[in-house]
Amino acid sequence: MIAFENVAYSYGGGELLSEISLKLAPGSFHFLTGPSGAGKSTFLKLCYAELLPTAGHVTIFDREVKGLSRDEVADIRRRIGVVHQDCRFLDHLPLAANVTLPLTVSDREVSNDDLGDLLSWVGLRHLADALPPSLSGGERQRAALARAVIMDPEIILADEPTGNLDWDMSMRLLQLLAELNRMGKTIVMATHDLNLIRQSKTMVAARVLRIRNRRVQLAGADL
Ligand SMILES: Nc1ncnc2c1ncn2[C@@H]1O[C@H](COP(=O)(O)OP(=O)(O)OP(=O)(O)O)[C@@H](O)[C@H]1O
Repeated sequence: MIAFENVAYSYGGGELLSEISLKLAPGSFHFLTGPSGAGKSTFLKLCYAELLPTAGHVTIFDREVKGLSRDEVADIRRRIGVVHQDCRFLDHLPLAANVTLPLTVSDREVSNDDLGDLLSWVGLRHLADALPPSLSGGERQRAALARAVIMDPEIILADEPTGNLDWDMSMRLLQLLAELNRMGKTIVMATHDLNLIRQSKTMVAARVLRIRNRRVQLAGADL
């Protein structure tokens, strides 16, 4: 689904990520871990062609991202749901309208039943009319997840979705991602929380990618 071949990325100084070669198979679940500033968000941005590699090749859905037109990148992005670290919303629009925004901008619609089901799934149906500033951190993250999945993407990339959440809410969010994975979605979740990764074993058969010394590698049992 996503393949990196000898990829490097630099924001202009030295290389932040180097010599990355890996494949994310359809239906896989990967955690992405590493210290703050290691390049987790950068790696995810390479996975949805927000950034282009400064060396090497990134292939998404069998398409090499370098050289794609803007429309082709947009096509790829429609098949990938992203939960951003800071989950921004339009504060003047109710939660339901924020969640359906990706459909609205691509001129598509969702039935009230389907939207209701989606909001129930993330436990936010009762807050459909609430404005984003009144939501808690956990509610915002679940709303961001609902917004990321409303286009029925094949891949979901979540950037520290549990960053500011307490343990119970982190587990709830992880459970939602595990359910999406069981439905066949390919998931990458960035987190620095090794406890959460250890705890996930009962929910999902996940592999762990670790960023260390600019490389992204599969972690072993020493995690
Ligand atoms: N647009 C940018 N221009 C220049 N440097 C950047 C840019 N974005 C990120 N960086 C730098 O690249 C490094 C990696 O950032 P990135 O956000 O990918 O790390 P991260 O592992 O996700 O960190 P965190 O866990 O703190 O979110 C950091 O040193 C950051 O300051």
